[in-house]
Amino acid sequence: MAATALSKRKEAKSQKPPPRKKQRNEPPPRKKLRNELPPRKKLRNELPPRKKQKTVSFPAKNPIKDDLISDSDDIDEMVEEHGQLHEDQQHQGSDSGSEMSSDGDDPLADDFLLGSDDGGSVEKGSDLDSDSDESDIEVKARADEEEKVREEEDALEELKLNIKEEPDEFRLLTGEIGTSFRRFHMVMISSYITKELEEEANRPPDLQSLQRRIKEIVRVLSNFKSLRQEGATRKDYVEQLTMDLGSYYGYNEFLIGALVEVICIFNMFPVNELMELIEAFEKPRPICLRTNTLKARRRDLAGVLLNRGVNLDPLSKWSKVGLVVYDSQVPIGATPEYMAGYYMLQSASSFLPVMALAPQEKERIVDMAAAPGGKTTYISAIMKNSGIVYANEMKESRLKSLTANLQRMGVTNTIVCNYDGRELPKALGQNTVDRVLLDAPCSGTGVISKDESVKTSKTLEDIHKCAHLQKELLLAAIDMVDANSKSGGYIVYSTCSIMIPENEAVIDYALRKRDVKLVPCGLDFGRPGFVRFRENRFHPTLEKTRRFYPHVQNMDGFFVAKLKKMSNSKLTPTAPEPSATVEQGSEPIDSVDINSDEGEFQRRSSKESITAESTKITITVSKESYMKKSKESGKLQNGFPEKGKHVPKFTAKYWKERKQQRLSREEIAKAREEKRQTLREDKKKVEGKKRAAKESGGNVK
Ligand SMILES: C[S@@+](CC[C@H](N)C(=O)[O-])C[C@H]1O[C@@H](n2cnc3c(N)ncnc32)[C@H](O)[C@@H]1O
Repeated sequence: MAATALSKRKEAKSQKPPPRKKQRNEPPPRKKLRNELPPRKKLRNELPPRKKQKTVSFPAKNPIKDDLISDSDDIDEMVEEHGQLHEDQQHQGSDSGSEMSSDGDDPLADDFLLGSDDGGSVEKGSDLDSDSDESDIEVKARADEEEKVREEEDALEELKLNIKEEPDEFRLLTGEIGTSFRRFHMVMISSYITKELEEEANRPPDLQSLQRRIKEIVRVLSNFKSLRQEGATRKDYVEQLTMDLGSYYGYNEFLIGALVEVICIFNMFPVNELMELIEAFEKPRPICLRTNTLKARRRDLAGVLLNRGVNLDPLSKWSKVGLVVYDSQVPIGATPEYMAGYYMLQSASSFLPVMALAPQEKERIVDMAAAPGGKTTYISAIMKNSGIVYANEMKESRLKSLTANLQRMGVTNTIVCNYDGRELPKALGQNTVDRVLLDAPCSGTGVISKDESVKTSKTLEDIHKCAHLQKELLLAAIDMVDANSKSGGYIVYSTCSIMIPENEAVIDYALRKRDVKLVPCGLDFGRPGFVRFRENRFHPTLEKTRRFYPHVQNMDGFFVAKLKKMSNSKLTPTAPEPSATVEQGSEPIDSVDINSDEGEFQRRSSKESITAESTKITITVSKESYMKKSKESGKLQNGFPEKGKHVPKFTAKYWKERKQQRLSREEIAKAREEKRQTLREDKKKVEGKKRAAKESGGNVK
């Protein structure tokens, strides 16, 4: 039946019947909406995308193997290469065989990012196709003209009819017609949304409406000045977006508010990146493994695993020990090679802190929060089991997995400790070790794809608690390091959180409490850390820290900072420090006045930093002057306000301050106008003089 209908339709098309007369109230054919998101962009992955299962014979000419061979085959070389190891077992992909696609399979998610094709586009002029014998140009031209008139007549009707289905972007016509048209459209949209919101209050949210509204709001926020609804502020849009994203993706108000705030208000990313980030959290990251160079070479390991039906590739250019697993016919966490300790399952992001730490042979190194030992075993492998690694873990229950991994991986240079990290300097001594890794306990907001419960369980209180503990742990880490170490004197701090208060704010605190400075992490990818957030101005060298994101590098959200201890003094230096020279690339735009009717970004500048997108500038700030300013302003304590203190987000005070800023803009406009007026008067005077001179036949200069 359907087939007959289809063939009839085809037949009819080939005969090109005259266009069907449009009924007065018939909805027009659906055009591709201009507010539909463009086709989903490929993630800017640093990790390779998912591949189809290869035939798993072990070919003589195996491209993977060839590739591996072209890498260093030599264990020494691999070890010299700072690589690293893993992560928490709770974070390990284990043998779950999760999908490694950067595309993911979530139909809803894909829908969201892809432009909708339903209905297809109506080809211009298709209605005018005709099989009529009348072929002369005049008839066609007349038909054309008539169609145009019909289209114009139907335009408003079309808008009215489509609006329930899909609010379109504002159609910007010019002149009076444009203004009234826009007004009409906006009223329709706002009354539609209002009605939708009223209806939503009485029933569970409709995912399709939410999705459509999110798309529309993101589109407007991306080009607020021209697309905003008259009378609506950025705040209105941002608040609605926060609520809708929370409902659609299942986040609690705090966490989605924090993400939206950072991105839409403080403009740390372009708005559509917010969607990319949230979407990336919905998909699993690739399963990775790290070759244990104490026992195996990567190419040999890859060969054996390929033979077992594991479809894999080298992880990336930046690691000579990592492999990415696309899929596997065997449980990857239970192969004989795994049992024998030839590799560790660990996320790609977990390689980074150890690479930044760059352990040297024969050093004394502390891993302050070590269980289950992913990073400890990597450190030991790089040190070729020489020197001493103190692997500390506070939770007794986690010591078992730590010791098991050390044993399985053949690590022999490690002493396992069971202290609260804050007490470690007392146990191990102050200024006694060469390097410390603090892979800090954190909120886990960078690993939402591994642990969905983070979406609903984390609160502002949790972030405060984490940040507080992290600061104390970091000071203890610094205190253990000997600034006079011949080979070291370094501290690496990392978290799997994307929250500024757990990252930049913690480092900024340490910079003010101890004689340390930030040095490059030695990772030539990742985004620079933020140098400002809300009213906070962090030390400009925070730009040397590195941030990693699922939607950018296809890794877990991660933060890495490397500090160099300058002296063993605990006091903050009183003598002027050597200037900290920072090369700044594009700095994030400061803050956005989300209450502005103009939708213009309000940029503030500080003495320490200058906003200059895509311009390389060098800024020299003495640490002393920075610290003095910090003390004076008293605003540099944290990314989030201290417990019990005012939270600026969407509060009356916050908006009042914003308004005050707007007032000062008005003052600037007034001053400009006065200047223009003076110039106009001057010009008039000159012209008057010229005229007078002309009349009198003289010349005026
Ligand atoms: C992010 S995990 C560490 C993962 C580990 N570095 C790895 O790569 O396998 C943080 C660890 O810190 C431990 N921890 C929490 N509070 C601590 C404290 N006060 N002192 C030391 N360790 C602590 C947690 O039990 C947890 O095992």
